[in-house]
Order: sequence, then structure tokens, then C-alpha cells
Amino acid sequence: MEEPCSRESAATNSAHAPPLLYTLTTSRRTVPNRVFAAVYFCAIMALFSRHVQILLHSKTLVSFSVTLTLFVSDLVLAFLWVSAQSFRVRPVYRKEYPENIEKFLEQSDLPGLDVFICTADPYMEPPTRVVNTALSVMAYEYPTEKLSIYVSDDGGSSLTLFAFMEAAKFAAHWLPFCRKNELATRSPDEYFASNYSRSSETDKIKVMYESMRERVKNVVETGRIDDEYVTSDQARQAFTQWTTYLGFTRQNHPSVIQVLLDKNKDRDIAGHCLPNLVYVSRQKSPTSPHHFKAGALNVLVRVSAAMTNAPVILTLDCDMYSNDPRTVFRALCYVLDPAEIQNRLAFVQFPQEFHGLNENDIHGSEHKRLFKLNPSGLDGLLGPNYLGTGCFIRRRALLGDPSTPVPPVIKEIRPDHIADNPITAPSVLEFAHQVAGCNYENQTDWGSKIGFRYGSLVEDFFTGFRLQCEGWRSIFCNPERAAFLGNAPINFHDFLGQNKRWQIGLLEVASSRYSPITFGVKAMGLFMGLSYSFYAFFPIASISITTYSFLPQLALLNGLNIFPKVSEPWFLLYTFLFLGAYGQDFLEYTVVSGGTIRRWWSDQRIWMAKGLSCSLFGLSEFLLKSIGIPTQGFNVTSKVVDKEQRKRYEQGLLEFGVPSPMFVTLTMAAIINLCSFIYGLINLVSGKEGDFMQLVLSALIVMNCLPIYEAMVLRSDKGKMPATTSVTATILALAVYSVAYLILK
Ligand SMILES: O=c1ccn([C@@H]2O[C@H](COP(=O)(O)OP(=O)(O)O[C@H]3O[C@H](CO)[C@@H](O)[C@H](O)[C@H]3O)[C@@H](O)[C@H]2O)c(=O)[nH]1
Ligand SMILES: [Mn+2]
Repeated sequence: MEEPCSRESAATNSAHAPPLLYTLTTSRRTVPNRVFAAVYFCAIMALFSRHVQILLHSKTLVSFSVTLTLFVSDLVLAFLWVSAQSFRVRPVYRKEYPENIEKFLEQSDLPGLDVFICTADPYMEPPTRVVNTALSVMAYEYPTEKLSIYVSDDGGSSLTLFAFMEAAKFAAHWLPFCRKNELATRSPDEYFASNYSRSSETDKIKVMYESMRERVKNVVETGRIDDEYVTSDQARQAFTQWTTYLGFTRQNHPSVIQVLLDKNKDRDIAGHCLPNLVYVSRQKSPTSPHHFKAGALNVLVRVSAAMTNAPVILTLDCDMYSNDPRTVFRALCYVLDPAEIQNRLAFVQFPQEFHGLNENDIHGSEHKRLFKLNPSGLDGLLGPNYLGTGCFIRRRALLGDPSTPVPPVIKEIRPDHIADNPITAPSVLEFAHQVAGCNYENQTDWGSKIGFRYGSLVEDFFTGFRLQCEGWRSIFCNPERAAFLGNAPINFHDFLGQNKRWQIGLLEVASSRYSPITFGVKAMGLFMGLSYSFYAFFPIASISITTYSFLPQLALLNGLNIFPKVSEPWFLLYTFLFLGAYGQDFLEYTVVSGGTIRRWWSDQRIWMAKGLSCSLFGLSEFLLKSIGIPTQGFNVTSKVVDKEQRKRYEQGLLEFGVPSPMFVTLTMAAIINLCSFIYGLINLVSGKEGDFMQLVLSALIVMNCLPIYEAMVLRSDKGKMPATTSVTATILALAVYSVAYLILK
């Protein structure tokens, strides 16, 4: 791991000898990164000069078209390379001293914290898991009277409400248990799955937890809440909201807001107060757009404003639990720092980290670049992008740009409004229902100028981007012990589906009138604008990846040399460009951030595979959408885990199993590359002159495709490549080859 070198600055907060809250150091990579970037840039320029020369001198239409295609592909890659330098110009590291917060602040002066947890479907997102997420933050080591948990249920499901009623009861036992035993892991599922020390007390609470989990599972499986499970009149009353409204469906229902725990009334078994716990299922109607997660979050912003209006908000996805009870104090090291507030701090982002990844992380789910390396790169500029979960946001930042003195919203929602009525007061509940209505946002700035922003399937990326354009800043906080841990899809098809949704969302941002390359660069400066452009335009990398996976191979099969020969000086340039990019990526992944070589290998494999599948299809779907052909919206990623699939995942196998067009393109590339590799090898052995680089490229892709060949011919489990996919891909590969033959020969 890299050691940071110079201590650059330390936070100080006021004249009264404040304790140190954090330190910031610039990475030692800064200078080498910049020097390398300058050299690499010259090499790219040389490459383009070669392309231009060949273009100008090409004698046939075929050679002209081939060069032009390579030229365009390289242009795309070069654009992405240039924009990615923004992550490398000034990476920084931070260290916090959360223990110092309490040295200068009385408990009573700590700010309130409103936690937002989103869920959208009781069948795709099992309520027992959502409940675990909630319990892990309810058990934060933070004054409970300052803590409120708001759950948004876009599934509009009484099953989820039932799960939370159960969680509220269990919390009365769980929170004191965590406190007393100073547990580090406070998600019950994770705790009981770990190597915990057993005693009669833990046995008792485990039985209690398991019986709760059984009840919830049972209710979800049967889809019915039996009378014996409903123990109070209040609960019975709550469920009538589903029965009294005729035709209550997920897409069409009034808002349901249920206060499950009230800090002023409810006590745990040790007599300590419990945090607020509020269930919110906003009103839905088929005729009003609901804007998916961004819409759900905006409802929570308003409902929480009416109830508690805490200055700090934590957003969490239902598949992420808190892994460190002291995380709030860590975030407060920045949020409470007057210098940072002056500096227009909007949010403190923690990395998304996952548990249960297989050893070599075959999906590259760790997303080391996206969730760790790049954010610490941006932290040295204006701050990381918002990652949607594990993020502490200052409420003020959601209510208008930093220089607008009083945000133009109604009194109850203003950040300076003191919410001191009991959260169950009729006036408060009435207001909460009103702001959770599906027409409330009509003709307002919600989603356009305030709150989470609408218009992209990656609402997190878009919102963070817009905030930073308004002049807000952010901070990346990456403690040694993961603050939050989540689940990544273990099914390859789900994984590609999730990534495809992201790609479409990113292109929506790229093509909006707030495009990072124009609007972004103007608003935030060159490097920040480029960093957002890197992501927003990332899907177009599929153009280059697809070209490089087919064109050189088809050329090889038809005896056409398209790269410089080994004996030419240009060969060195190509070698440098390839090894330079791959080598830098390798070093950053392994040496700088401690990844294993095999995980790096998976990461680069997935980069290629995505280019041939989800990026390519995301790009096509986006184009279809642009010309008015409707496509899917925010398809929630399934969090249900099939036991057999998990076993295969743990063995490091890619899960195909279902026929999918995304597998077809991938398999076609696998077939073509295998053919060209074998053909090239035969040529080489028989001493025929061939293009060495084309052969090496085929070999590399063949190595990347090994799991695909395995899934096509060697596997017999349910996750193998479906025969229809293999057959379709073979036929299409033949067709592509025939076309190439007609053109190139
Ligand atoms: O209509 C919707 C759709 C989704 N969600 C919630 O949004 C969260 C994220 O959904 P998920 O299916 O897990 O998507 P991922 O692709 O895994 O999520 C990543 O990508 C999303 C879109 O960029 C971000 O919102 C997330 O924070 C980020 O983790 C979940 O808690 C869902 O319950 C809603 O509340 N309403
Ligand atoms: Mn998720």
C-alpha cells in the first residue's frame, strides 16, 4: 500500500484551541502521474499523426474505412484517457479523529441526524434485509434522541410495514444489547453469522431475532399477515389503510405514513429512549411521474423536514448496513468543521464496499476505481461524486445553491425551521401526508433546482454533479474499517442488467443540457468537468471495445495487416500505448490500493466484457429512447440469493443460465477471437508472414473469454451458457465473418 508523504493541512475550527479533527495529505503519486500523463499524451498525438497519414495515403476504400474506424475508436479511447487524468492530477488521503468531537462538543450540542433508507419491492428486496439495514443504524453510537430513521417503501407493501413493526419491537432489545456489549457489527444478520462470543444472553437474543425473522419471512412467503401476528390495535389500524382503499396497488395508492417509534414516548428495555422510526410509502398514481428513487428521496426530505428537520441526512440503500457504530462521529469531523461549512461542504461520501464477494471478484464488483481510487482523486479537486448510498448530506445543500440566502421553499421545509412538535401530532402528520402526495411537486423546483434531481436513471450521479455545479463541494471519507457494507449481485445477468441501467442513466446526463463536457466544464472548471464527462460518456467506450474485439481479428482471418509490423518503429509506439495504459491501471489497482493480481485480472476482463454487452446495449437502448421508442425504467437489482447460484458464485463461476442478447455479443467475440487466434498461430508456426499485433490481441481476448468457452462447452450446471445463446452467437459470428470476407478479401 502506498504511504502518503507530506502532511498538507490540518483542520482547525475556532479560536478556542480546537482539537484536531482531520488531516489531509497529498499523494506521492501526484508528480509521477503528471509527468506520465504528459509523455503519454505525446504518444497519443503521434498515433493520431500516423492515422492521418495513412488516411491521406489510402488507395482503396477498404483501407480507408478500416483506418477511419480505428481512428474513431482511438479518438474515443483518447477522450476517455484525457478525461480520466482528472482523477490523477491530485489524489489526496484523509484521516479523521472522531474521538475528538466529544472533546469540544457537549452531547446536547450534537446535530440531529435523519437517516433515509429506500426500498422498492418486498420480493426483490427481502424485508428481513431492509430491517437489518435499519437496525444497524438505529444502533449507532450516537445520542438516540438525535437520531431518526425514515424508511421509504416504493413497493407500497404492507409486508414491509409489518417487517418494520417487528423491527421496532426487536429494537427495544437489540439496541441495549449492542450498547452493553459494545458490538462493532450491529446488523443482527451479520452479527449472528459472525464468530460472536456465546453466552446465555446472546443465545436469548438470537432466539428472539430468529423468531422475528421467521415471522417476517413467513408473511412475505404467504403474502398475508395473519391475525395472530397483529398484536396491537394500532397495528391493526395501520393495515386497514391497505384494505379501506379500493384497488390499492403498488402503482396506485394514497400515502401511508406510520410512526413506528417515537423518541419522546418509546423506551428500550433498559429504559433508554429509542430513535424515531417512520415508515413512509408516498402516494402513487399511474398518471403522475414518480421519478423512482430520486422522487422517493425528495418525499423523505420533506416528510423529515416536517417531523425532525435534522441538519444532516444520511442516505442508505436497503442493501447496505452500517459496519461501524461510530461512523456518524467520523462524518461530523467534516460536517461540523466551520472551515468546511465556509467552504460550501454539501456531502461527505463513504465508499461503497461489499461483503461476500468471491475471492477473485469475477464480476469486478468491488469497482475499485469507481468507489475508491477515483473519489480520492477528486477529493483533491472539488470532491467526489455522490454514490447514492453511504453519504452524509447537509440538508441545506438540497435546498438551493450556496449563495441563495433563504431557499425559496415553504416555512416547514426551510433548514432553519425548528421542528419541535411531537412527530405524531395531527398537524405534523397532516403536513407530512400533504408533502408525500404525488401532485405536491407540480410547478415547484423539486427535482430541477432543489432536492434530488430528476431526469437520469443515475440520480445519484446527476444530483451530485448538479450540486457541485452550483458551487457545493464534497469530501471523500475512506476509513480503514468499512463504514458500510453492501451486497453486490452474484448473478452475472443481474450484474450486467444493473450496469446497463447505469450506462443509460449516464448517457441521459451526457446528452442533457447540463452535459458535463459543456455546462460542467464551465461551471466547475476543466478537470472537474472532465471527471464527470469521463463517467457520463463512458458507455461510448463500447464503440472502441467492440471495434477492437472484431475488426483486427476479421482482418487477420482475411490476411489483412492493419497494425505496424514488429520491425517498424511504430510498433514501439503501439507497445508503449498499450503497456502504458495497462501497466498504470495494474499498478494503481495492486500497488496503490492493495488489490490482488487476480482481482485486477477480473477487473480488466469485466471492462472488456461490459464494452461488449451492457455498455453496447445501454448505448443502443439510449439511442432508441432518444428517438421515442420506450425502454425500461429503474429496474431494481434483485437482492434475493439463490443457494445454488451462490455456491457457483463462490466457486468463481460466471452465472449465465438465461438466454440474453447481452451474452450473444459477448459469445460472438469469444468465437471470432478463438478462430483468429488459432488461424494466426498456424500461420506463425508455418512461418507465414502475419500480423503479430493482431495475433497478440486475439490471444489476450481469448484469455479473457476462457470462462465463456467453459460455460459453452465444459459446464453442465444450471448456470452454463444456454444452448440457444451459443447457437445464435455461432450463426451470427459466421454471418459477420462472411460479410467481412466479401469486403476484405
Ligand atoms: O423506484 C425506485 C427504485 C429504486 N429504489 C431504491 O434505490 C436503491 C438502489 O436500487 P438498486 O436496485 O439497489 O440499484 P443499484 O444499481 O444497486 O444502486 C446503485 O445505483 C443507483 C442508481 O444510480 C443508486 O441510487 C444507488 O445508490 C447505487 O447503489 C434501493 O434501495 C431501491 O430500493 C427506490 O426507492 N425506488
Ligand atoms: Mn444496490
